[in-house]
Amino acid sequence: MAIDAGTQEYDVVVIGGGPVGENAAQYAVEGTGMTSAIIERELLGGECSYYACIPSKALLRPVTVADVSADLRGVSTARVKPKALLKRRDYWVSHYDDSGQQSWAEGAGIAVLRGEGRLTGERTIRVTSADGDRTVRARQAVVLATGSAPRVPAMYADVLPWSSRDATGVVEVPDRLVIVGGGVVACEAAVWMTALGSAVTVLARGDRLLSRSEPFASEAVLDGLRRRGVTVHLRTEVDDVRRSEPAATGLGRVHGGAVTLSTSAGEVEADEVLLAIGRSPRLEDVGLGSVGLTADDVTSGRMPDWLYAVGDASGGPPLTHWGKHQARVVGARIAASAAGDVAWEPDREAPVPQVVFSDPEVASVGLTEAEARDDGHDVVVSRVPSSSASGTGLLRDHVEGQSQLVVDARTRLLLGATFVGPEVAELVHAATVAIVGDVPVHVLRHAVASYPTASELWLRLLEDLPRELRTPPA
Ligand SMILES: Cc1cc2nc3c(=O)[nH]c(=O)nc-3n(C[C@H](O)[C@H](O)[C@H](O)COP(=O)(O)OP(=O)(O)OC[C@H]3O[C@@H](n4cnc5c(N)ncnc54)[C@H](O)[C@@H]3O)c2cc1C
Ligand SMILES: NC(=O)c1ccc[n+]([C@@H]2O[C@H](COP(=O)([O-])OP(=O)(O)OC[C@H]3O[C@@H](n4cnc5c(N)ncnc54)[C@H](O)[C@@H]3O)[C@@H](O)[C@H]2O)c1
Repeated sequence: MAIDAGTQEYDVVVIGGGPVGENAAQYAVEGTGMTSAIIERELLGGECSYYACIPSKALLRPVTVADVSADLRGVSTARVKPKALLKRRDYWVSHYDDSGQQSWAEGAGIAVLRGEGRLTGERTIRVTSADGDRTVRARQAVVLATGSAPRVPAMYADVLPWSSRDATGVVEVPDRLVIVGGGVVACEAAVWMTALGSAVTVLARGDRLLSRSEPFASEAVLDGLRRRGVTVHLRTEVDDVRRSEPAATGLGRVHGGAVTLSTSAGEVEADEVLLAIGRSPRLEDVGLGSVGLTADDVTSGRMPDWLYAVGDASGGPPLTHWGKHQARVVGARIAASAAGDVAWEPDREAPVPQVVFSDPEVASVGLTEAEARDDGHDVVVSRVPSSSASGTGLLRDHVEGQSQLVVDARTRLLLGATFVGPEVAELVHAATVAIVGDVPVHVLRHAVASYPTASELWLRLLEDLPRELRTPPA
């Protein structure tokens, strides 16, 4: 193809500068002498840094600390101060200013091209911005890292519901907030919005919250949310939604008058409705047709050798750490291929960990018990109260929740683990290491945890397994 004088060339061009695109641009060229560019149309750092992971966790941590202080003899009870909490969020999203990320990219030698990127042919991208259009060409590879967009069924479009962006960017706290959906966003947002003063109602159409988690984890979160005053309706479908005077008032502000939802559990009225019913890879407007591809081709991995998709855009688990892992793998593949080499990779994909920072926390990795049985494993399960180690028991006066290991009885390898309770987020990485490293449970018993730390819960779990699993298979 002829390159016009205005065309810029880089070895690797990444469309989308979220955490995943940033990692791909970095790992593909690091130590190689190649060049890379990121095309970003909004804020460098993406959804995660400004509208998702970071603001939600910045809002949740003080709520957790207040909860701990309310259940710990020896300290006075801390209270959440809504204004100060929102200021903390503003600090953590850098007041929606991405100059820090821009400096990081420049420091890493990555060019940042502001504008909307769209494929126009093989290895060629049109970048459109207020300053005009330009063409960028990739000598080696193009990486799609355009993230995902929240699902908004047509029925909701006219009432201008809140998306998770409004919930994490909350400025005006609605007196009554209805959350539609029973997944991760719903279970986390219900906690911080209640702490800010909203009366929260969750409408979930399934028969439990967090339907991809172990049922005992779903139960614990249902109890936890109800205990803090959240109304939860399970098995509830929304048939219709109306709003008086919808208004595009801006991020985190109430978007108009009262909202009325007709549901299978009756009419529900609120001041705002947060739609949290999942997200779809953002692949509609990236010019896939120009290279003969569809979104389905991308999410099922049917792509030419110069094109890659990572992060939420890939259709894989929509989690920052998973996307960043994909970016490291793809980055190594691109770098190796440019050198006429093949990158080393383990022979199977890593298990996906996830922490839901709700009340209580749920941290899990690998297969649930049901998934392991469906996969045909001969499954052994150990489950203990999360309070059963001194280190976990000391965390609060009342430690709720249970924790579980799912083990293959034949190989004695860990297939999955779920921890439910206070501060369990840090317990799950040991399970990830054990799965990735193929450490059988009889060996894992010899990984001694310090007394009295929360990690001793591992010993309780391993001792709860049948005694014959304490030695290698005969
Ligand atoms: C409320 C909430 C909380 C979350 N909390 C967590 C958490 O605690 N832990 C966790 O692991 N995950 C969490 N997630 C999921 C996490 O946010 C995503 O998995 C992560 O942001 C995906 O990163 P990404 O780089 O693939 O996409 P994104 O972060 O969405 O970034 C994509 C970027 O591409 C840009 N872009 C899109 N199209 C174009 C185009 N055509 N041209 C130029 N630029 C474009 C966008 O502007 C954006 O900056 C949360 C999600 C939500 C909604
Ligand atoms: N701590 C974290 O890691 C974290 C936090 C927030 C979000 N996330 C990521 O963001 C993604 C999006 O979160 P989410 O909560 O929007 O999605 P989700 O997939 O976790 O949950 C979606 C919920 O909406 C329900 N639903 C789906 N379609 C519906 C419809 N038409 N009407 C009513 N209900 C419907 C589902 O039954 C489910 O309860 C998650 O998959 C998660 O990976 C991660």
